[in-house]
Amino acid sequence: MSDGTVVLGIEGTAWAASAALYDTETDEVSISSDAYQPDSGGLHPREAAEHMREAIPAVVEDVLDGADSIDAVAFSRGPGLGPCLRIAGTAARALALSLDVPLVGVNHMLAHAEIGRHRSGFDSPVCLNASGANAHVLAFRNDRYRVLGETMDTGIGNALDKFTRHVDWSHPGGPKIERAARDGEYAELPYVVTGMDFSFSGIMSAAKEAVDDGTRIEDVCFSLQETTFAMLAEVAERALSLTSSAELVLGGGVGQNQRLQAMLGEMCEARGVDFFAPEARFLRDNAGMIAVLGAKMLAAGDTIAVADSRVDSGFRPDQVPVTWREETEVQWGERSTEDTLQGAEALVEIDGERVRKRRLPKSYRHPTLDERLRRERVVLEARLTSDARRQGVPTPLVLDVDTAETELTVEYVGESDLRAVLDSKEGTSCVRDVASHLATLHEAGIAHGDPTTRNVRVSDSGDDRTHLIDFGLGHYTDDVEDHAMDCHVFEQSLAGTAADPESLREAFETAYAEVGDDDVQERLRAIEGRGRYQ
Ligand SMILES: C[C@@H](O)[C@H](NC(=O)OP(=O)(O)OC[C@H]1O[C@@H](n2cnc3c(N)ncnc32)[C@H](O)[C@@H]1O)C(=O)O
Ligand SMILES: Nc1ncnc2c1ncn2[C@@H]1O[C@H](COP(=O)(O)OP(=O)(O)OP(=O)(O)O)[C@@H](O)[C@H]1O
Ligand SMILES: [Fe+2]
Repeated sequence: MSDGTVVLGIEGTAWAASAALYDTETDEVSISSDAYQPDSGGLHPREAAEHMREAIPAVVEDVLDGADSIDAVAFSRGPGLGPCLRIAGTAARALALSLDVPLVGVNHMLAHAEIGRHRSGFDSPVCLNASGANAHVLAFRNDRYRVLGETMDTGIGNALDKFTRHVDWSHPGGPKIERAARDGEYAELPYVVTGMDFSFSGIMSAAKEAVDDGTRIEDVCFSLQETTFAMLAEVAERALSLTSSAELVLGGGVGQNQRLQAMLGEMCEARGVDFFAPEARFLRDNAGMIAVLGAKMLAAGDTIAVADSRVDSGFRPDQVPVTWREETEVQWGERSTEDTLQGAEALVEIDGERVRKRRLPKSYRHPTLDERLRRERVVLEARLTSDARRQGVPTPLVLDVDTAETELTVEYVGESDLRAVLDSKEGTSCVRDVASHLATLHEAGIAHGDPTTRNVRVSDSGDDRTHLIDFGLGHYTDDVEDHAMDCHVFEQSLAGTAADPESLREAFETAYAEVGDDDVQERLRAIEGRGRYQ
């Protein structure tokens, strides 16, 4: 009999009927899973639920065989397909009652994130979840996992699966795309990143059109991987830069893809960041990750009464008060005196009053895509930085642009970034400045594209104390959606970097309303409310 705690995990959010036992003493995880394979098309919720009903008892029996005692039952409360969640939830409740042990309700996406942290032993990593119905970057701050960036439409796996349905390949499509991509060459597809958010629908339409127009399917598969995974690697890199974390973990079924793992590994190596991808059995949906997080929650006393254990198909990771982790020290209070800084995109060299920003090639990206992005961005950054200044928004003076070398030289501004002063008494007034600067830009038909708390420079004194920098993801647009996305990106970065994001967010919105368009705030609410489980 184990001297530790033994937790039975149950997973049934979509396709995997899975049970697992986790023993905290040995750290061993045994998993038994039964996958639902649709006869045709994608996952049918009713059929998937039927599969849960049939398969869960057998996988539970399988892992319980030979077990001495169970201390708790942990199950996925969501997100997932409602009919599946309900059946798996009913099974978990019945087991907890019959074994007379506590029930633990686990957020499936946090389990995807935590299993990497657990297996790696990392302390406070950024987590990239690349799964079927989700794609997001998470970082822990102030008792919560904050969503620093996420898909604005479908999850990455679902996007890939929809493409393979279009070409009549059977479900799941991800592994088939990976195989076909081995014989492919690069063909251009749209690339869509705003701040740390991204979207796949435009890319998928373009990919479908490309095969319909006769582009080799291998080339489309190759380019789909190169494009969508480069986007994920880029947002992960932005999140590492924003949080100054030196650790990245990967989670989710698409995380099994070797090309994605290689790209992330290469990106991290270039930054001096440790990267960890759990074994495949912990990446795809599995009850092992539910049991492991369940054990941590149980140890923190975070159990749930059966009567309160309703499932939630739209359960977001940032809804969960995190009981099982200590708050980690944040060190970005100090002001950097270094003269070379590694941003997410560029190497920044500070030489007195001049700042030279070099967008060096990123070896993880396909060279054609890499060159296109660097060139486009240096040109846009120079133009938008100057145009914003003309509109009265404080930005650095542009001193030199070298398109061929993708280098930009600008004036040095501010004494620190906004991130470093957010929690001080100047924080609120700087956040208000950002709001009015963004509103001014929006009125002038400009979106910043990446207004995070690191892309705002703050001076100790003077009239124009708050400068916006780093316009590389910006564009000229009158679309209220783009303006609202700027606000969304800024608010997400507040959540990821401020001790009290709520009051700063209020200050931001009040100040924005004084100058900006009401439609933007309305759209901001719509963006936040978009169901991400599709
Ligand atoms: C809510 C929950 O039900 C959902 N789970 C889920 O989607 O299953 P997961 O096992 O994490 O991911 C499945 C996806 O992972 C993709 N996939 C599997 N192997 C792949 C590979 N080698 N390359 C690319 N995609 C792959 C599949 O095509 C499928 O879309 C989620 O976590 O979003
Ligand atoms: N004009 C400037 N004046 C003062 N500091 C600057 C200036 N430009 C850049 N920096 C410093 O260099 C850092 C990185 O610059 P920048 O944001 O432009 O690069 P990046 O690679 O796009 O970074 P990220 O995407 O991580 O924001 C900034 O956070 C800031 O600390
Ligand atoms: Fe999943």
